[in-house]
Amino acid sequence: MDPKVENGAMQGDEVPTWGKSLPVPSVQEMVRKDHEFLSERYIQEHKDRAVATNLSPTTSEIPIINFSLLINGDEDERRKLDTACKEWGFFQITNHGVPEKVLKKMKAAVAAFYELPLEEKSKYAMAADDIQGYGQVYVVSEHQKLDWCDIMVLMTLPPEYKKMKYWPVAIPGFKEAVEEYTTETLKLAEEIFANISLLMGMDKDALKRLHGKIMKQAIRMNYYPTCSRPDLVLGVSPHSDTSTITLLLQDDDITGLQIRHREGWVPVKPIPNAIVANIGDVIEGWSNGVYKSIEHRAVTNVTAARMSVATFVIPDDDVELGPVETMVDDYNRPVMYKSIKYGDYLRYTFSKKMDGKANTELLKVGNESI
Ligand SMILES: O=C(O)CCC(=O)C(=O)O
Ligand SMILES: [Fe+2]
Repeated sequence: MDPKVENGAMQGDEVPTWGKSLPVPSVQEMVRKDHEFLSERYIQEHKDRAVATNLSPTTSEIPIINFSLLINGDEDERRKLDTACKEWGFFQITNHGVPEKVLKKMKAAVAAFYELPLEEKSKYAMAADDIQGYGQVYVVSEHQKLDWCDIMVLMTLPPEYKKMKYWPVAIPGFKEAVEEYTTETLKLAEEIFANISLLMGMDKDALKRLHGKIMKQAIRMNYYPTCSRPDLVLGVSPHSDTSTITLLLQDDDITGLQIRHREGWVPVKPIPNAIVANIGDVIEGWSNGVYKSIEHRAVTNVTAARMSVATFVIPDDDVELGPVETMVDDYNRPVMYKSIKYGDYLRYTFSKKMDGKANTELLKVGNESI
């Protein structure tokens, strides 16, 4: 690797930043001091609470894609992927080829970071004008409700976008674990893009090309402490991801993620060693709304803290979000999404509190603009 990059010489002005967020206290720390901790800022409005009554009445589970079939060109599996992206926007990937030891090391790196004392973690706190580092995002007002989680955000690709000042390099194996995981998830993402490109009627490299000059990745390491009243709070408020796709690594034995399906919320029960994938807002736009960037949230529980690692693949700032030609049909499916530049969209989303599908609504033709 370029030593300039390695020692962080490219940090700072050359690396764009897409937003900022107000500082918030660490939920992990408050719960560590007092297991019963709860305060008004975390208690959601009644309509937003994670009560069991709004769970999906069906016992359905999100689709499972067997990746080894997909890479061998299995047509049925590709059709399954098509249905998953249209009807669910989410799927679990098994046989994805990311070695188990890479997943384990990544999880261990996240766990090691959150085990550090607060004063150590605080060395990596987000700067006031940044959204990388340890802290929280989408906090734009002192009055808004807060999520029951702490997060750590790092740009991982391209290498020159890494801001090493946020990397807890003192944790043995942290950097190596994140880099190996990043390399593996990039391969996985590219293979998913190749399949979705074909499904969208394009050549297999089209989606990769559409990202622009550099395909970027950011990871968000989520830590959800236990909560004495999980019925009142949310780990992550409902949102859709602003990525092209997101790959999520979650604890094998704690269910926390829920996705919007039909009128209810469907819990995503972890499959050990599987990776959860979801379509982000960018592919929703490129596909003219055929593939859905589905609203999701995370809930907490009384007994066990949960960790997850979301890897967001994102395009260049000047890439436009309007539909590709193959997904437009003037009679049956006219252009439904505006050609807003990705960088403008991303910056807009970081200036707001997360609010379900509110952002993608603004991308639609006929609706007010960002
Ligand atoms: O922790 C989870 O399951 C979901 C996290 C998530 O939605 C995100 O980081 O964007
Ligand atoms: Fe998400």
